[in-house]
Amino acid sequence: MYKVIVTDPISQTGIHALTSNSNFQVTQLTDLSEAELISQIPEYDALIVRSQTQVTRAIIQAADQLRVIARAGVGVDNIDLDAATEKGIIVINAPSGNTMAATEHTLAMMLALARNIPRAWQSLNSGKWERKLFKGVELYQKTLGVVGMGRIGTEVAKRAKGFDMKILGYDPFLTEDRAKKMGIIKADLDTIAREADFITVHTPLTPETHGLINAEFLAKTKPGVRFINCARGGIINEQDLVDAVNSGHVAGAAIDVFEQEPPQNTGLTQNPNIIVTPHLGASTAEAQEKVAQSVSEEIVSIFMTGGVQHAINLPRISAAVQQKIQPYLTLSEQMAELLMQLFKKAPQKIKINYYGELFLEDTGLLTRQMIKALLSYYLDTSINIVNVMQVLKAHSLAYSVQKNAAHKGFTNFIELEIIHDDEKATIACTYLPGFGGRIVSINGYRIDMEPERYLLYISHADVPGMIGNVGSTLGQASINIGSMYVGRQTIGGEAVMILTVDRAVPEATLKQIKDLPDLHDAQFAEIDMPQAEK
Ligand SMILES: NC(=O)C1=CN([C@@H]2O[C@H](COP(=O)(O)OP(=O)(O)OC[C@H]3O[C@@H](n4cnc5c(N)ncnc54)[C@H](O)[C@@H]3O)[C@@H](O)[C@H]2O)C=CC1
Ligand SMILES: O=C(O)C(=O)COP(=O)(O)O
Repeated sequence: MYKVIVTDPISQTGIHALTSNSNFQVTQLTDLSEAELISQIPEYDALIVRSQTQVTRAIIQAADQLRVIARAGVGVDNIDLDAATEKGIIVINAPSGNTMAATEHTLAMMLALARNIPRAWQSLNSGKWERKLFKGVELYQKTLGVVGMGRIGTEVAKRAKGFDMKILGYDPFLTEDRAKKMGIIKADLDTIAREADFITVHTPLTPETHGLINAEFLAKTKPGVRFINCARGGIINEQDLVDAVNSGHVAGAAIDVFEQEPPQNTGLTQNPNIIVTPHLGASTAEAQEKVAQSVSEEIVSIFMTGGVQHAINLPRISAAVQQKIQPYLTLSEQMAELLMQLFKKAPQKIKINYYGELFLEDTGLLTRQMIKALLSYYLDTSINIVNVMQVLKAHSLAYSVQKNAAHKGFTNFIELEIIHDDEKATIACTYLPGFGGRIVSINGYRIDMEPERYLLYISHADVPGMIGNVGSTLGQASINIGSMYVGRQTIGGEAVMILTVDRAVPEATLKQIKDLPDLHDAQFAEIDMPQAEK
């Protein structure tokens, strides 16, 4: 049973995937202090938050069981990502569930700002009829600067075009070609400052975007410009904005997000020319259901099959790529586990080669999976695919990954080599649709072996009677042989025998096998099998 704690308000329909699954137990506890969450967190396997819970290093350090932190939304600036990665905790988000909600809120804010709707409502609500006071401006034929042309920025731009606005887009990833296709103009920040009548920001909050819009930028803007921030507090420096509004240079601003939430700066929240909402960008019934559903389904997938789709601290892979590499995830891990048990030396160098169809795929996750399996043999078990590259670096281990379109006799083929001083060991696998995964070579011997839990790897002289001797020794110990693969380098030379057996081979039986004449070495290996196959 996996225990999930939800610490911010979340859609109940959205988390059905978790609440209806008997493998999960969901607890909802909102408004916890840091100390309260620190005391609760050790017993949980997954944590779901929105923007309110600050997932600090102290909380993460106390989280002994935690495997996943899920953000039911986009921004993960409330989560200490470094601490999570170091601890091997996967951080996921729900990147697209609230795009439309945030987009529409941005447009609502821009229109409300242009037409003074909040103040006009307040005035009429208090019994006044002040039509002259609230003359607004039109969006029609005005210039809108969009800083950050990701999911939300793009959708805002599309809709603003419907108002016949001229759009200037700024984003390091925006190409001329994409801008042209969208009917917008690719611009730099200075151009936006000089030309825009409205400026809306849609970047994440990062050290680079923190204070991106500051006094220096504001000084370059057109008098009468209006700002909208439905992304993150701090992208626009709050005090610089208040000063520019109070000086009359900036006509107004619409702010949904604050550097500190709830906000303390009354210059911002009680300013007649600044309209504010309490971080409502994602607060629609539809968005909340979608983000909760997205993270819930992904948590189920992570715990039940290992499938991760929206990890922030893992290589990004699309659902299509995930589907393609899925068959290799367990296979490559089993292969690395087996190799390590046969080699029994800490790898100094790791070489991974991908051949055939995998040449085109993003194999980062497979690489991590194999390196994790190799390193876990000697290092402690808290290594996982999230922190494995940090562990590799910390131990100054070299690794290389090569890809080759050549097929090597199989449509796809993964080869793993580990090196320690002058010694090396290699293993390779393939996946045959309809048949499953196969280990196809060990240390240069060609085999065709379906991975099984218990294995014996025997090296011996190529002389008659070896198979019979090993078989009868195992038989005397009541150990049934499932399959056997033999290979040799030359007739009468060095040979290997790989057997899958139905149960673990005890030390005493292994010693009897090792004592057989002409037998050079025998090693027993046990690899982890997915639950259903155990
Ligand atoms: N108010 C609310 O309730 C909500 C706020 N958000 C916030 O909106 C923001 C954007 O979300 P999405 O569009 O979904 O993210 P996204 O990841 O699709 O887009 C962000 C874009 O910002 C760009 N960017 C990064 N650094 C930049 C820089 N220095 N200058 C210009 N562009 C830069 C990136 O290249 C990317 O295209 C996030 O901060 C998110 O947290 C999202 C949903 C709801
Ligand atoms: O998704 C985001 O980045 C948001 O800012 C939404 O925040 P919320 O989930 O409403 O607390």
